[in-house]
Amino acid sequence: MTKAAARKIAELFDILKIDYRNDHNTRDTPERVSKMFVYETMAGRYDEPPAITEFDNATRFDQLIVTGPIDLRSTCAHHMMPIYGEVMIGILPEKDGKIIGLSKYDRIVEYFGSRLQIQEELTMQIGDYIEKLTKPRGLAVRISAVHMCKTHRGVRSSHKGRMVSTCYFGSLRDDAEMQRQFLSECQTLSFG
Ligand SMILES: Nc1nc2c(ncn2[C@@H]2O[C@H](COP(=O)(O)OP(=O)(O)OP(=O)(O)O)[C@@H](O)[C@H]2O)c(=O)[nH]1
Repeated sequence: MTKAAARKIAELFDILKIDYRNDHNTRDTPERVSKMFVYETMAGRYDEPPAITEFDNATRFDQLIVTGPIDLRSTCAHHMMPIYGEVMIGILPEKDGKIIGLSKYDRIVEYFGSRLQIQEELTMQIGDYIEKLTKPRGLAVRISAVHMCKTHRGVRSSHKGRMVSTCYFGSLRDDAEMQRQFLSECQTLSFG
C-alpha cells in the first residue's frame, strides 16, 4: 500500500509541478507522505482497535469518573488538514459491570483520531465504542478542537476559535445535574 500510494503522490507532485526528482528537499517526500498516511495519520483505518483490558468492578463503584484532557490529533475529512485539541471522557460505571484501564481511553481516542474525520462523528465513534465495550450506566464524551482547515486556509479564522461537541449516552442523556457535574470536572481538569 505504501509503495502504491507513494507512486500516486509522486504523480500528484508532477501535476503540481513539484520537482521532487531534482529538489533535494522533496526527493523522498512522496514516500514520506505515503508512510505518514498509512502508519500515522490514517493508521486507524488499517490497524486493529487497541486491545482493552477489562476488570470486574470489584468495589461496585458507581460514581462519576472523568478522565482528560486527552490530546486529540486527527485530520479533517474535507481538506485533509490537522485537527488538534482535547477530549474529556466521563463514565458512570455499572455496579455489576466492567471497568477498563485508564490508559485505554487515550488509546481509543488515538485510534478513532487516526483517520479522516469530522468532529461530530469522531465524538460519537469514541462514545459508541466505549459504550459497547463497557456498557456503563452513563457516558459523556466532550471534544474541544481547532480545525486547521479553518485557521490555515479558507476563512483563516483565529487559532483560538475552537469547536466543542459533547455526546451523552445512557442515563447521562437525561440527567441535567450529572451533566453539570461532568462539565464542572472538565473545567477543573482543563485548568488544573
Ligand atoms: N460541522 C463540521 N464542519 C466541518 C468540520 N470540519 C470542517 N468543517 C467545515 O466543512 C466545510 C467544508 O466543505 P466546503 O464548504 O465544501 O469547503 P470550502 O468551499 O473549501 O469551504 P471553506 O472552508 O469555507 O473555504 C467547511 O465549512 C468547513 O469549515 C467538522 O468537524 N464539523
